[in-house]
Amino acid sequence: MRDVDRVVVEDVGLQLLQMMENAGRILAWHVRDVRESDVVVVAGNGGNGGGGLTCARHLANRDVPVRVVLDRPPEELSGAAAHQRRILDEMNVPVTSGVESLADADGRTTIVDALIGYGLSGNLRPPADKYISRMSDLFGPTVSLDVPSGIDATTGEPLGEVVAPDRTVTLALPKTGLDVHTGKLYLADISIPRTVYDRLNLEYEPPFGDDDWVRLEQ
Ligand SMILES: NC(=O)C1=CN([C@@H]2O[C@H](COP(=O)(O)OP(=O)(O)OC[C@H]3O[C@@H](n4cnc5c(N)ncnc54)[C@H](O)[C@@H]3O)[C@@H](O)[C@H]2O)[C@H](O)CC1
Ligand SMILES: [K+]
Repeated sequence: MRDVDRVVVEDVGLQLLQMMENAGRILAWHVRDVRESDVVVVAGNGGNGGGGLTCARHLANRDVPVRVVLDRPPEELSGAAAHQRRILDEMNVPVTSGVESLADADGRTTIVDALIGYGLSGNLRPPADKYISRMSDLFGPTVSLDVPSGIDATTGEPLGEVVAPDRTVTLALPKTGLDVHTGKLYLADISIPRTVYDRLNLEYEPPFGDDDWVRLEQ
């Protein structure tokens, strides 16, 4: 997946934000499909968090009550995540940080797990572990973006606490480490052109048909 990301951006010219927009929009559809009441997006500072923040925008655009809880102070975000957060500020979507912001999530609150995706490196460090254990304590529906936070996307190894979602929306290709508890697993089309797979000599048959995502059976 890292090679696909490199070729698509550096050689083909698709920008990260374009793929992130597709990820966030499709994730928002899945969140609307499971949600019972309010939604809290738990986001980190990488591409995974950026996808979660994009999802929050799409939910707010559909009048879904949504707020964002970051794993760090909002001013410490960088890159695409900072970009997405600035838009949410303009929209008056609440963005806070600190695990205590999750205290008032109740048994019906839907949690969007956009803390860490395939960028998890090394054993889970604080404060991510606290966010993951709080998410695990909640009884409302949980939807993970790309991989359940806390698992190594390649090996499936838990590198500390792990999120146990009801649904996982993974992007472009199923990661080998998804042979773990993911809940219902969906593969989302984030618009990676076929030439990218050809350039990497990967055998690839687009699995999406007429749809923007497909259900994967494990
Ligand atoms: N083309 C695509 O597939 C796209 C994927 N997207 C999403 O981007 C992530 C990968 O993004 P990346 O920036 O490489 O990393 P992550 O967001 O997964 O992780 C960084 C995040 O995690 C924190 N972190 C890392 N290691 C640890 C640790 N040991 N302990 C605690 N915290 C850790 C770090 O601080 C950052 O906050 C991919 O999974 C997709 O979801 C794009 O959205 C669209 C294109
Ligand atoms: K995640």
